[in-house]
Amino acid sequence: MTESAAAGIHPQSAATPAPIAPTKIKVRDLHFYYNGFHALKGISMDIPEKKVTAIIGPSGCGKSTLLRIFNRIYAIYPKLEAKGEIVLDGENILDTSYSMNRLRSKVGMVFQKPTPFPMTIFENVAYGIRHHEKLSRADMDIRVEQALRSAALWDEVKDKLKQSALGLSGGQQQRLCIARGIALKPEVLLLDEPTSALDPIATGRIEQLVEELKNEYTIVIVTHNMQQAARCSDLTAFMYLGELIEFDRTEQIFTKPGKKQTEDYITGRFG
Ligand SMILES: Nc1ncnc2c1ncn2[C@@H]1O[C@H](COP(=O)(O)OP(=O)(O)OP(=O)(O)O)[C@@H](O)[C@H]1O
Repeated sequence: MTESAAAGIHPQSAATPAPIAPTKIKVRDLHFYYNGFHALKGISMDIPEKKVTAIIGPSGCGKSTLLRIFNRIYAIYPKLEAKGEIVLDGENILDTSYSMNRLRSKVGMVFQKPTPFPMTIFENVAYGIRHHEKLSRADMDIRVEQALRSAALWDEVKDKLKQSALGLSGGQQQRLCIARGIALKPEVLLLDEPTSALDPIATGRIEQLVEELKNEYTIVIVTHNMQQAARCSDLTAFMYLGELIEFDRTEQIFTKPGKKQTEDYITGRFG
């Protein structure tokens, strides 16, 4: 028996929950179509709770498409269709009866480019909370502070909460976006290439933050940066042309991948 099979991880079938943690999101035979174009082909995987799962693969392989289905962003566009199941805590989120509001409160997302709102730093965090909850002024102050602390930004902004968020550096803006996501107390945090627009120091800060946040959140991160996947994830999924080629412990993927395509990609032979 291979080490992975012993660990309960079955690449491609992934029907058995990986025992490194209970399964938070169970993906089963997921297909996705952009106006008829078949972008995801029968993806099945178990994403473990309070761990970091990285999705890697060459440009156009479907990483962002997969990530975005986890909070059903596609549902706002016509002619996009998902088939299969994504079971979050026992319920299929692709089911139209699963409310968007509920999904957004459970699954937060941070995009590639920092996207602060043109508002004060405080309001950037408070804005989303107001949509979901009615808090007193004092409770809101506490919530905003907690979120900024969790995103490792509080010390840098505590004296300028009333200033525009657009005056922050790129790395600070990205941490503000993470604070905005955390403020809604989600259970899952989706990060779509969160450091691609940042310098190495700001990137290091975000990676350190991911390491800290995984104690509380299930994190799925799409990255082009293989060192980043190797540094900050527990499991890695390698995708190619809309298929999940291999899904295993990160250490295994980077030291002893099971498939030649994975090896070719991580050694830089293609992609
Ligand atoms: N809105 C869209 N309409 C039609 N096709 C799309 C759309 N968005 C993505 N695609 C196609 O779906 C496939 C997967 O795209 P996706 O953006 O998920 O790839 P990716 O792996 O995240 O790529 P990258 O690393 O370049 O961001 C690609 O072939 C892409 O051209």
